[in-house]
Order: sequence, then C-alpha cells, then structure tokens
Amino acid sequence: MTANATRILVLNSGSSSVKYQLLDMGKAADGDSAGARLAVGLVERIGEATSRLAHTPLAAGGQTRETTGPIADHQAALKAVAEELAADGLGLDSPELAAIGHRVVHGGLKFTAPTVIDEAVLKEIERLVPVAPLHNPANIVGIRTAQALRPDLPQVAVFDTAFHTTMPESAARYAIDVETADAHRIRRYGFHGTSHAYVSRRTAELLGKAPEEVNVIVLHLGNGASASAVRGGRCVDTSMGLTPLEGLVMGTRSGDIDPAVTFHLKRVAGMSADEIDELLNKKSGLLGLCGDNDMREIRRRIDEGDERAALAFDIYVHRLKKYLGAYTAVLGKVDAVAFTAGVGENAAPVRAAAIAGLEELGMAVDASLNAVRSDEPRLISPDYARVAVAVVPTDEELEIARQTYALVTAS
Ligand SMILES: Nc1ncnc2c1ncn2[C@@H]1O[C@H](COP(=O)(O)OP(=O)(O)O)[C@@H](O)[C@H]1O
Ligand SMILES: CC(=O)OP(=O)(O)O
Ligand SMILES: [Mg+2]
Repeated sequence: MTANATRILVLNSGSSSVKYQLLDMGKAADGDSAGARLAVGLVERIGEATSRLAHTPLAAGGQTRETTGPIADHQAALKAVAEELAADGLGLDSPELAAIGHRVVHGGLKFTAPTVIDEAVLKEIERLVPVAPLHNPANIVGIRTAQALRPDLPQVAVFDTAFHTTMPESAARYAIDVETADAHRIRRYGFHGTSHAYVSRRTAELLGKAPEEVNVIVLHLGNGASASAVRGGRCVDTSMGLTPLEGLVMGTRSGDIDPAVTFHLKRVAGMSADEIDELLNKKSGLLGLCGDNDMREIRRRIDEGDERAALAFDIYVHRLKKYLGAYTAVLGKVDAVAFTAGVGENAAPVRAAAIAGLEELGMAVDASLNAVRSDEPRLISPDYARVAVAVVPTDEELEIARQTYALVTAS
C-alpha cells in the first residue's frame, strides 16, 4: 500500500443486490469526519431479466447513470460496477485504493472485529452459510470477485454480528439443552451490527452526549429488520438470533413464531425443512400477510381502504411495540429510541404508530416533527418526552470504510 492510498471501496452484497461506495478516507465527509464519497451505486434484481445498475460518480459530476438489462449473477454485477468506476477514472486499478471492505453478515463466534480476509477466513465464512443462507453466499462471491480484480489489495470483512458479541450470556443463550446448543454453536448472534453501532453512536451525538453516557433502543427497519438495546455504547440484547429470521416482522421474514410451528408444518402439512425455511424466510412477513413487502405499497393500499394491508401493518407495529417495551425493561432507563433504514427513515406512519400509547414509558412523537423529510439525524419527540425519539439515517458503507481503513493503516 502506498502512502497516498486513502481510498476504500465498500461492497455490501445482498441476496439479489449489491450496494457499493468508493470513499476517500483522507478527505472529510459532510461534517468533520473522514470519508468523502467519490462514487456510490446499487445493482438490484441480480439474476432477473430486469436488473438495474444505478451509478453516481460524485467525484466526476455526480450525474447518475442507469443501465438496465439482465445481470446474471453477483460476479457479473461486480464486473459491471468495476467498469462504471473505471469510466470516470475511479477504477479498481487505481494506486490510491488502499483496500476493499466487505459487509459479511454472519461471523459466528470467531469474528468479533474487522478481519483481513485470507483463505482460512473465507473458509469460516463459508462454514456459516447454513446460518445465513440468504447473505453469506453473496458475500463470498463479492470477496472472490474483488480478490480476482485486485489480488494485491487487502480485502477486509466487517461482520454484522461483531457489534453484538458484547451481549451477556443471559441474552445470548437460548433456554435449550446446553450440550446440544454448544455442540452446534446455537445461540443468539444478532445482525445489522454495523448499523446498530453507527446509529447508536450518531444518536448519542444528536443528544450532545458521549456514547458511554446513553442507553439507546435502535430499530433498524429495512427489508430485514432488527431491534437492539445498547447500554453505554455496548449491545446488551438484539432481536435477531442464530439466523436473521428471529425478531421483528420483516419484508418477507416472519420474525418470532412459536418454534413448534415448524414441526407442526413438517408433521401435519408434510413440508420439508427446505420448504419451511423458504416459507419463513421468503414468503412470510409483510409479503405473506398481504402480498406486498414494500411499506410504500402497503401504505398506498391502506389509504385505499385495503383491510389485508391494514392488518399486516398492525401486526408489524404490534411487534415493534413489544420490543420497545421489552428493551425498556432490559435497559431500565432509556435515553433514546432511534428509527433507521428504509422503513425507519422514511415511513412516518410506522414511527407514529409504534410509539403511540407509550407515554407511560416516556415516549411520544410530535406529528409535525415526524412529518419532516430530511437526510439528517433529527428528533421527532416533543420537548416534554422523557425519552428522545429520533430518526437517524444509517450508513453501513461509511462505517465499513472507517473500520476497514483503520485496520489497514494500523499495521
Ligand atoms: N419512502 C418510503 N416510505 C416507506 N417505506 C420505504 C420508503 N422507502 C423505502 N421504504 C422501505 O424500505 C425498504 C428497504 O429498506 P433498506 O434499508 O434499503 O433495505 P435493505 O438494505 O435491507 O435492502 C423497502 O422495502 C420499503 O419497504
Ligand atoms: C442480516 C439482514 O437481515 O440483512 P438485510 O437486512 O440486508 O437482509
Ligand atoms: Mg440493509
């Protein structure tokens, strides 16, 4: 790595998408912290005929370029991304590139911090595929493709599970036979940790406090959704478990159910383990309840009087309330609730409904503050509320870039 290599490419490979950012850690971002964005983009609907790549070269005019047409797999997606970057002189061959940072969803028990990827690390990420079947395979293809493009560069894995490794055993252990659990490493790992870490820190900043001084409940509500209880900057509980299926109602995932539902489906409905897996991960949640997994579409249907959409919304919100109550009890004292990710940042009705009726917990939302649209962290609670309710946009890519840069410049 040369001394002036300050750029980090971040790849966030999802099951059917790749989000990416090229950042310069030697330059300040908005505000005063490092990480100026040079290019950002998204490839979506990978594997379908209608794949779409939207690329915005912020360092070269900032005009978004869109390409549509089939992109067969993640490897093809990353090659297309590399070409877009190269078109503006921001290519992967640049000597200014210091490292490539990858979001890796499941890190198991081994990885509690960002890690430079070698074959042994890749093997471990591969071993964890059964507990993150929608995510780890895409992460692996992202890493292998990036390695092939720049074999000389450090590739760094930043794990979704890392932030949650501070959970006490009382929160991390399931109440099942200890030997069986240990033999198969069955426990609560938690996910979206990079987001929970970033958002809880930003929330403390918004309150003008140090992270050590505040207790925050973070609600990361995207396609996948999870809640976490963060005490003084450390995670003490989170809603996702062994896999990203437990907890909140999600776009296509059920979240919490009675585990007996699974053997009932097997014994009574004759479904196989794979069919049940597919049902709970891909055909449940909002999609299973009402046929749509996008909150925008659900709100539109509710406005037209659609009862199935209204019930799906109510079930989604009911689950959020339960976790707000539970994590208030876990934390004892809550300073702030932070809403983040696609739904949390954009869906004012979800925020209003989740907090409604929680005055006894010190939580309230001001309707006019809640209606404000902004990309900035902001409070939406009235002055009198004991608990600050906030909208805090997440930035997993920036956080991954910071952790990656810190690791490769430390040695
Ligand atoms: N303007 C909006 N209003 C309501 N919901 C929105 C809006 N924009 C995005 N969403 C929701 O956010 C979801 C995507 O969230 P995001 O955090 O980008 O997900 P992921 O990173 O898991 O792909 C969409 O499926 C949709 O439900
Ligand atoms: C872990 C997880 O659920 O991630 P995503 O929300 O990106 O699907
Ligand atoms: Mg996400």
